[in-house]
Amino acid sequence: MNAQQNIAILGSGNIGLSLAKGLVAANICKPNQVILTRRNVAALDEYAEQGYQTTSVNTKAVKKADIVVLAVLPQQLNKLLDEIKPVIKSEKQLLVSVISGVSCEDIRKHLEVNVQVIRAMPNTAIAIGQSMTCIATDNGTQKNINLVRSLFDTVGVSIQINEELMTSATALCACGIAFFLRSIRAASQGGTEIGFHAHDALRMAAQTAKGAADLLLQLSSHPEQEIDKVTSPKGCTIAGLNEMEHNGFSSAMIKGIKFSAQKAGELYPNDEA
Ligand SMILES: NC(=O)C1=CN([C@@H]2O[C@H](COP(=O)(O)OP(=O)(O)OC[C@H]3O[C@@H](n4cnc5c(N)ncnc54)[C@H](O)[C@@H]3O)[C@@H](O)[C@H]2O)C=CC1
Ligand SMILES: O=C(O)[C@@H]1CCC=N1
Repeated sequence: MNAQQNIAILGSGNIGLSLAKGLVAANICKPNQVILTRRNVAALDEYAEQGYQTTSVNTKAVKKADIVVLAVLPQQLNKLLDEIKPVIKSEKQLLVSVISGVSCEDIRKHLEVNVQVIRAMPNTAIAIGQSMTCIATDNGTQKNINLVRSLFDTVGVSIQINEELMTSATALCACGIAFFLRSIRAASQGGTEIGFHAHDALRMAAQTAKGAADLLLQLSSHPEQEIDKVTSPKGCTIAGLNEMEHNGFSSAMIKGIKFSAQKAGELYPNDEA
């Protein structure tokens, strides 16, 4: 983004604010180039104090923006699109939607404007520059895809995928943050039961999980290859691992991800009352 460009984030909740913080922390833009909207604008006061533009009027934000990020819940989207429809100009704005289960075509159909729409599925680790973000579009130009990817690459890692796979990406990567966090939490609870204070157990479990992920990412190796190095014959690792598998560890994760992906595909339309 250049210094003249503005980005509007419509719906500044968990992911919208994580994105804003990530972009500013990565020096992609200054806080005053980010226009945050929320129905209850007072909830954004601390951001206004940091120099972000804040408003509850989405049309005002859209008019000033080159990139418009849609970041409301799926059931809040139709109302938002009705509101901004009069000010969306296909030749001016690029729409970026982080909303689960809503296609680029769904958005254009509702707006009745042939605007470019690019979908991005980040996760909350975007706030610390560690997101896994999947990008897809059905009509975005390569130039704009590159632009959106360059934004998300500064706050993590991005890949471009087919739009049909976006609900799967939601489950694996966006919801995935919660799945891995719950795994770490469970490990720490086990750690407390075998003798560590809760805060130590959590830190130890989190650093161990980070090490495991980095072994795969830095060495490009397969999990089983790394697991084989830990499991001594007749040892305690294989004993623990097999006990977990007897209790459905891998199966629970696989089934959860499949269920989550199915649910992601059913989120829209389901307008808020
Ligand atoms: N939370 C996450 O980790 C991720 C969420 N997403 C998607 O991002 C979207 C937002 O999710 P969250 O941030 O978790 O929800 P959230 O509920 O925290 O944020 C939505 C925000 O939009 C505001 N809002 C609703 N209608 C509005 C309107 N008309 N004008 C302005 N603001 C409005 C709400 O007050 C709320 O602050 C969802 O569609 C979700 O599927 C995508 C990837 C990850
Ligand atoms: O739970 C949800 O529906 C959203 C989408 C991905 C992460 N959070």
